Amino acid sequence: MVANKVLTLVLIREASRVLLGMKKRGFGEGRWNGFGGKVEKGETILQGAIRELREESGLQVTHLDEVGRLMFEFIGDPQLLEVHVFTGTKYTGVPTETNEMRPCWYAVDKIPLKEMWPDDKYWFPMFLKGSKFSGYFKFEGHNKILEYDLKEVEKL
Ligand SMILES: CCc1c(NC2CC2)nc(N)nc1N1CCCCC1
Repeated sequence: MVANKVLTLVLIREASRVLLGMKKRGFGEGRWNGFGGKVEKGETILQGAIRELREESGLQVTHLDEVGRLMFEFIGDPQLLEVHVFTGTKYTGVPTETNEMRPCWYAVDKIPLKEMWPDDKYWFPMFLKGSKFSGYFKFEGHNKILEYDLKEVEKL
């Protein structure tokens, strides 16, 4: 029995635009995404989210709201990925390119879904509406969704 791998994903939002980063290497390279990654020993999931945001974008936040929980299964891999999605609107700093990510603001009606992870096209609209969501995606490789279920929830 392999424990879930806990990951974070942070989407910083202003009135009509969302900050995304182009992943320059590693897992998800070549795709736009929020900022995030692994949660380290000794930190909470929220602390991990705040840390990854700072490391990958240069932005500092004191508060994030958890808005989504996504589980991912990859055929042939016993390790499930458990992604905690956060959003925030109050930050300090300016979006800065790092060796991991190239940040860019996208208008909410111009989110580059075709250049993002395939699951995003299902839950991003819920995020933009301000809903909370909970979902499960079964992938074959990194591009093919075999099954999924996704629902808006009152409480995570
Ligand atoms: C769990 C991977 C993943 C994903 N989809 C699954 C791979 C099929 N979608 C989106 N948006 N972000 C993802 N990560 C957010 C946390 C850091 C690693 C990438």
